[in-house]
Amino acid sequence: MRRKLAAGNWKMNGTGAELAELAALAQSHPAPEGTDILICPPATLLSRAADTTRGGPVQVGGQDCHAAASGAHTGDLSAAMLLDAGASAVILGHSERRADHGETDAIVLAKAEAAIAAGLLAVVCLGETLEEREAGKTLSVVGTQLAGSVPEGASGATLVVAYEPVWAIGTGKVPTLEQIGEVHDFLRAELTNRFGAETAEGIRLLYGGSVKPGNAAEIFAVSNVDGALVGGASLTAADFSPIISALENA
Ligand SMILES: O=C[C@H](O)COP(=O)(O)O
Repeated sequence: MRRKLAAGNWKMNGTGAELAELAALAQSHPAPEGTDILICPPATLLSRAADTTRGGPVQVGGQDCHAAASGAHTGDLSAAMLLDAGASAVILGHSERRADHGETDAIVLAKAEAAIAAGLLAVVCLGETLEEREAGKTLSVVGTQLAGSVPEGASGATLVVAYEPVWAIGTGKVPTLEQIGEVHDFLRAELTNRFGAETAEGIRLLYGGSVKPGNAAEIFAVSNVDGALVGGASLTAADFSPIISALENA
């Protein structure tokens, strides 16, 4: 049985004052049932966030890492550095990284390999644009991204896949439950083809894109949805806590 995962991506939001939200989350969910909680704050807060949450139910993670272990890469962070700062996971290949920093599947793959080798859980993101959906290419796009971004030898202990339709991120637009289910079922089948049923069954599939307290429960009831990667609604405990509760009750 897969553990569920409520993951929050703070993106480029948050300063020290917002660490109080982590403490509030931990207090509201001291022992989340069958559910892991992960918050990925900006790198500037990672170490303090880890201190704030240490020993409690909230794990912290990074939002990106470099594929190299160290070296002349100004502004970048290695997977080992994230681990050292207290991270247990890292988001990779988010569509904002793919768009803003030209990250290809090959780059995401190299980062995922580095993250897993360092001992981090790799949360690999993929998803289609509106144009691709309207052209009927959703499954081929996400299938290509999955094949190109997910390392050989991945398993549920090292990999989470997040399906985030680009057009649903931060827009308030959400795919229909049928559309979410179609993609998640497809991703599970693709993982099964590649890794075999036993391994594929252990890999968690998250949905991301305008998940809010008001729509979380219905999304979590969709087949093969094991949790969510939440942006805006993960910034405050008041918004994220009901999403975690909906997942616990799913
Ligand atoms: O990583 C999170 C996603 O991009 C979703 O963001 P959102 O919940 O603000 O739409």
